[in-house]
Amino acid sequence: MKYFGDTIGGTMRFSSNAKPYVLLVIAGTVLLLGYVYFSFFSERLNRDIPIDEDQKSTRLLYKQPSVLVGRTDVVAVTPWLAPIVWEGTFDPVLVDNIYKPMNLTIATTVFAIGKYVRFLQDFLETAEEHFMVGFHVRYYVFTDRPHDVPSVNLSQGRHLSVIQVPGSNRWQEISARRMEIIQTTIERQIRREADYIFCLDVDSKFHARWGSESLGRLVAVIHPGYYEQTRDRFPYERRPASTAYIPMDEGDYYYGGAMIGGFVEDVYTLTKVCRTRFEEDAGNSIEAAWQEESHLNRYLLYNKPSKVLSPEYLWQDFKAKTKEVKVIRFSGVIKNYAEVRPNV
Ligand SMILES: CC(=O)N[C@H]1[C@@H](OP(=O)(O)OP(=O)(O)OC[C@H]2O[C@@H](n3ccc(=O)[nH]c3=O)[C@H](O)[C@@H]2O)O[C@H](CO)[C@H](O)[C@@H]1O
Ligand SMILES: [Mn+2]
Repeated sequence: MKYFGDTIGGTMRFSSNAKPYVLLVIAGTVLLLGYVYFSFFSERLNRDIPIDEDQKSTRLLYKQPSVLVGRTDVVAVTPWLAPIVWEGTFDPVLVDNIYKPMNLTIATTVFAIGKYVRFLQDFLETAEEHFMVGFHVRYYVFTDRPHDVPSVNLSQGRHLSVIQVPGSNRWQEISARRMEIIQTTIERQIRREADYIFCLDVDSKFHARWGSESLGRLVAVIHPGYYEQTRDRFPYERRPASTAYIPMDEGDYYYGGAMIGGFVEDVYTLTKVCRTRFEEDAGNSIEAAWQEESHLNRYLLYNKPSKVLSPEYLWQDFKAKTKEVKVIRFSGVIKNYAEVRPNV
């Protein structure tokens, strides 16, 4: 009896003392199960991790990467450890293998206002040949002359929409207002229609592959005219009165305004900030030296790009090829500024 009584007493004591422990064990189990469940599904949702559905039949064949041998004539990484993309620093087969299974859509904005519609045909035809081949691409053509947009045969999985925007009699305004129009079009539709976005100058042609190696959270391109210069020679905005101001002893690279890219949301923030600052300057009767390009450079100084494209991705036809540029991928055509622009 004593034994029994003790047991009962013991049991009773045990239950009243153990309640918190039992609850703890239950809570712990629930948390653990939740964690396992969440990590499994979040991994499935994370597009950066390729899912090897059928391990037996999957083979990845490409040249073995070397730790010791690579390009030594150019710098292929920024001091904040973002890649600088040059020919020979990436394997196109390998990067396509990573990005293609993600089923991505790439938005591409291009402005063709006034006489610049004449550049559309070559831009689009060469993009079909070289730009993001094998990916879903949605071109957004902004123009005041929708009837002059040429019809270009697009490959499967590629679409083009024409969006009418007002013209202007100042090229500076056309160029700079791209930020505002990209911002509002992302709000209206692009954020639902694409994963990445590239915003490009129309007066240009593609000459070689521009592919998935260029994808990243926030992507900028080094301007071909200034990469050999010291930063005090960069044509940044130098007047402190402008919100694009960069002092002589600051700056990384001089980025070209002809290309901004990245995740739709990151480019959205960039365009929104640059647009607001451009308008703030306008309110103070100041226009930055190179309009939106100056604001872009200021933005990127404090919001570092996660990937930087070498001048292979933004060349100019009038410029002779230099030895470090092995491939010209995208290049601005020679144009008669006085003839194509609404003002000089
Ligand atoms: C290579 C490069 O980085 N170029 C930049 C540079 O000069 P660019 O000489 O390249 O400027 P641009 O005349 O090509 O103008 C930029 C873009 O605005 C559009 N546009 C312009 C005028 C016009 O009448 N109709 C029209 O549609 C068109 O898409 C054009 O590609 O500086 C500009 C800012 O001042 C932009 O930052 C450009 O991107
Ligand atoms: Mn241009």
